Amino acid sequence: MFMSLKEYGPGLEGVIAAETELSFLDTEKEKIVIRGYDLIELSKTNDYLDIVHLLLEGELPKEKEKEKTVEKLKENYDLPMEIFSIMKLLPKNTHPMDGLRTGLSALAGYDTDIENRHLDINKERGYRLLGQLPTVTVNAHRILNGKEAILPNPLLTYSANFLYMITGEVPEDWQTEIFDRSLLLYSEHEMPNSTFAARVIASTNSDMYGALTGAVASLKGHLHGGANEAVMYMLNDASTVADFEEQLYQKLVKKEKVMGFGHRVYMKKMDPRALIMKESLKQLSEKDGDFLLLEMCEAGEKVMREEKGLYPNLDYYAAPVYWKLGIPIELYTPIFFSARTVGLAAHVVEQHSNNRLFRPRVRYIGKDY
Ligand SMILES: CC(=O)SCCNC(=O)CCNC(=O)[C@H](O)C(C)(C)COP(=O)(O)OP(=O)(O)OC[C@H]1O[C@@H](n2cnc3c(N)ncnc32)[C@H](O)[C@@H]1OP(=O)(O)O
Ligand SMILES: O=C([O-])CC(=O)C(=O)O
Repeated sequence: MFMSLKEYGPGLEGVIAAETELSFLDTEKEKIVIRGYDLIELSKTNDYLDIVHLLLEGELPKEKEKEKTVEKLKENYDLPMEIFSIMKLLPKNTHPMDGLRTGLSALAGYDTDIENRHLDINKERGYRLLGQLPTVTVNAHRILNGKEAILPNPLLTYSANFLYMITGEVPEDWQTEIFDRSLLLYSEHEMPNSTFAARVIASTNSDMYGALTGAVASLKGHLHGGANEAVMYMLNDASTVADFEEQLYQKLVKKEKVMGFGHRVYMKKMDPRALIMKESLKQLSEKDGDFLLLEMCEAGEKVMREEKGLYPNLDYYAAPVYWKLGIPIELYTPIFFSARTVGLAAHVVEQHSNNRLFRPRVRYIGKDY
């Protein structure tokens, strides 16, 4: 079937770019569908590693399968030490997201079977990257800040270890639970720009490392994953609720985009993931007795709803949650990427399993010829 070359919407809005069994944003039923399950419901009963299994294997894990997933990820924690040496060569003003991009890209050279696109090999590659990515992510930040690399602690759960490497302290169970839920919410989201980028790259039969490296670059942008860091800088620029409201009004007067609001798919409703993350912020505020960030965020929601009819996306509430967990701001987007690695790997596996090269056309608006 061939579409008319005249049909064009800037930003490919509404265009169906791929068929997938992985996920779908059903805006009518208000569900984020992940292989037939509702992600929001899963966030109440399941953890990140369940979603990892669901995405890569097609179903939720039984107890024994879960144990196997846990072990498989731990077996893959080891990282070639040269990755740290490469990071040490980067200029110190490199953003950790670029450090992560470089580290991930360098891992390609250590894959001795890199040209093999067989389904099982590709899935194993996905698990290996999931095992390695938290260490790459955290150390990109540590090394660029002149600190020694930190190694994973295999005695901890996947998410507890990730948080331990970030803060240097073994987290309490409730902290791990909140962090794990954030990873789950970030795990997969249909066809955002980064997933599209990964699938476009994979469609040339290029490898998973290249596809994911391209996705890091995409996710870094403020219109996408980079928004979570931008939200926290914005919140930190205000010291009272009134300050924050004023900041937002000023941005709107100047016709600036307010980070953490709006979404191509949920333009007229709140991102359902943001609601869950807001609950985590409430939980954290009750724990430390400090409600200022929550009050600022709620006031911001009201301003944006009344002035622009816009609602928060996941990044708006992820930012203050990560702040209260003691996570450095420059790690917010790299953590988003690390969590999304499973979704991206599953998309690359799917693309390689049933591939056709992406090669769209343009509407020519140049000089006459
Ligand atoms: C997890 C994620 O990656 S979620 C996305 C994270 N990104 C952000 O939070 C960045 C801020 N948000 C935005 O820039 C946008 O809402 C996007 C990029 C997410 C979606 O963009 P699009 O679907 O292309 O919408 P577009 O940018 O065309 O906006 C439509 C209208 O809403 C306005 N608008 C959209 N988002 C915002 C915003 N955050 N602040 C102010 N105005 C906005 C636009 O100015 C535009 O208004 P106009 O028609 O008067 O010019
Ligand atoms: O779906 C999108 O366009 C962006 C997003 O929310 C995500 O990647 O989680």
